[in-house]
Amino acid sequence: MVKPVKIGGKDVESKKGGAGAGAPATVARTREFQMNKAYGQHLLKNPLIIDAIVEKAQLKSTDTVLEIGPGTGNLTMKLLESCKKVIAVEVDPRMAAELHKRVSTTPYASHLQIILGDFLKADLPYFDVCVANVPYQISSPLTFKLLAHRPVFRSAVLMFQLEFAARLAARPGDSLYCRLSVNTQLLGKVTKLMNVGKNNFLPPPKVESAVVRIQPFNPPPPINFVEWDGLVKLCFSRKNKTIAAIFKTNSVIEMLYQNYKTVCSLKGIADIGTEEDMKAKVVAILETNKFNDQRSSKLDINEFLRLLNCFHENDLHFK
Ligand SMILES: C[S@@+](CC[C@H](N)C(=O)[O-])C[C@H]1O[C@@H](n2cnc3c(N)ncnc32)[C@H](O)[C@@H]1O
Repeated sequence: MVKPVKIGGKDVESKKGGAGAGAPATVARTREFQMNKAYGQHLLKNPLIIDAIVEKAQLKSTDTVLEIGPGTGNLTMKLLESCKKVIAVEVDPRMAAELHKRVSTTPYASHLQIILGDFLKADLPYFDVCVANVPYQISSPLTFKLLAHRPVFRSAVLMFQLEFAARLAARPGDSLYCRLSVNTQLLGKVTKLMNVGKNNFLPPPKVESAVVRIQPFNPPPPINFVEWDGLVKLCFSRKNKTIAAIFKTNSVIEMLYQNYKTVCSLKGIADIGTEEDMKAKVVAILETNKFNDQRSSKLDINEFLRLLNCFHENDLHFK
């Protein structure tokens, strides 16, 4: 549903020394604008939150910053004050036009590049740091697109829905610890920075929000992510069941057996045994390595890595 909303207004204060020549640090326009819910358009209206996000990004004057979904530019204007260049990817042409207009009369005009299009489909240029109040509906693919980006960037400071942020940062034993937590923390350090209430946005979203910092590991871990995710997906399909119970199910044994047949044919091994043999082999691996009674909800990244390694040593694969 598209809802008319006023951008900014008299209650939004312009800051002296803000975003440059006549441009306040926050939107101070009063014309009507149609917010598109499908694009998660909730503009940050509190300049204190914007300042805090930029401060947490620890930008250098030489940095190129990637912003996803700049909207009308409330965060963009502040970022431009603190770095060499901002590259902003925006899917909504009306927002991109508004941002272009806003920046064009400031000294920062030549420091901003707007890419019009869907972030998930865009070819990303080089950047040092990513800062964004993201569209919540693409939080997960957006996070993994960033983590797959090369060369590895320094850090990302991102606003997410509160529960998504909590799942990203959850540790073994936390109720929200899940596949998202381990997949993200395999690739980078996640720190929850602050909670942000609904009323800091225009229009207010239905959910609470939080800002997190993700610092990708550099170099990235030398792991086949498809294999890793295949194992982790299984482990968290029933995260409170024991590892033995999960891996002994018929569908898992069948999958491992099919993949094993492929590996054996590549290696020229003729005697591959039966599915029953496969079950016995899996049970033996888990027992020998003391995984039988463990539960995914309590395993840390190193234990998942050890589990994957145990399977690989026995030619068992997940993709
Ligand atoms: C939560 S708003 C943030 C706006 C602005 N950064 C702010 O904080 O005021 C999300 C923005 O992302 C844009 N957007 C939504 N989906 C997108 C996509 N797939 N690619 C790029 N931008 C997108 C929306 O049009 C909107 O401008």
